[in-house]
Amino acid sequence: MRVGIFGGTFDPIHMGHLLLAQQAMETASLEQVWFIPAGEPPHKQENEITPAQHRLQMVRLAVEGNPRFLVNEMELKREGPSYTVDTIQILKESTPEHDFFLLVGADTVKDLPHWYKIKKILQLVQVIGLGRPGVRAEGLPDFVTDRLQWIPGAIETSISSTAVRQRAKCGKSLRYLVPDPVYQYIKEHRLYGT
Ligand SMILES: Nc1ncnc2c1ncn2[C@@H]1O[C@H](COP(=O)(O)OP(=O)(O)OP(=O)(O)O)[C@@H](O)[C@H]1O
Ligand SMILES: O=C(O)c1ccc[n+]([C@@H]2O[C@H](COP(=O)([O-])O)[C@@H](O)[C@H]2O)c1
Repeated sequence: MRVGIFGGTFDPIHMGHLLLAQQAMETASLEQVWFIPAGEPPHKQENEITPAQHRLQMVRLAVEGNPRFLVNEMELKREGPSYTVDTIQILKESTPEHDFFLLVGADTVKDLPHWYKIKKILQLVQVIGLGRPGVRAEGLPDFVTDRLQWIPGAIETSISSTAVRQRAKCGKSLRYLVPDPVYQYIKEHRLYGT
């Protein structure tokens, strides 16, 4: 089976993430996308991140009802930084029958050359990238571009978790930025200053 693996901090998950997953699925003829919330995202400050159980629950709510979008908790159960190379190696070893594709947004594409064991990652998976307005991923080394496919004619959005958190803090609505059940969850648990 062709499977997209989509890692993120998802603090919180938003419509931009879901649009990326949907369009990547179509572009690469994926049967499923596995959303993998990061336990300790390697390039983010741990003390600024919402506890994992909330981020996980919001991802679960966001994909509910879509049988092709699944949640994988492996990085939340692992100690230490959530290095993608480890995740991919474990997935390849445990399910060798699948072909894995790594889904990322343009800001992450730009950052790929700085990832831990990136050359190993690119030996194991192809990358599907979605543009983000205002982000130009140029001057990438050949070892990245050779394994990277942008989603052609993609619908891009500048929605970010940062913008969602900022709106919440200002008392603005999150409707249409996150799925309704995620918005309800944020309000119920008073996340992000709501
Ligand atoms: N609007 C978007 N368009 C395309 N890709 C996106 C978008 N938002 C997030 N992504 C991608 O989703 C993955 C996970 O991102 P992450 O969970 O850090 O969300 P974020 O919105 O970038 O968060 P933050 O604003 O907190 O940095 C990354 O590959 C990121 O590039
Ligand atoms: O493996 C790495 O070196 C690495 C460095 C930065 C980010 N990542 C992964 O990329 C995904 C998106 O990260 P982030 O910080 O934008 O949420 C998430 O799954 C991280 O674990 C992975």
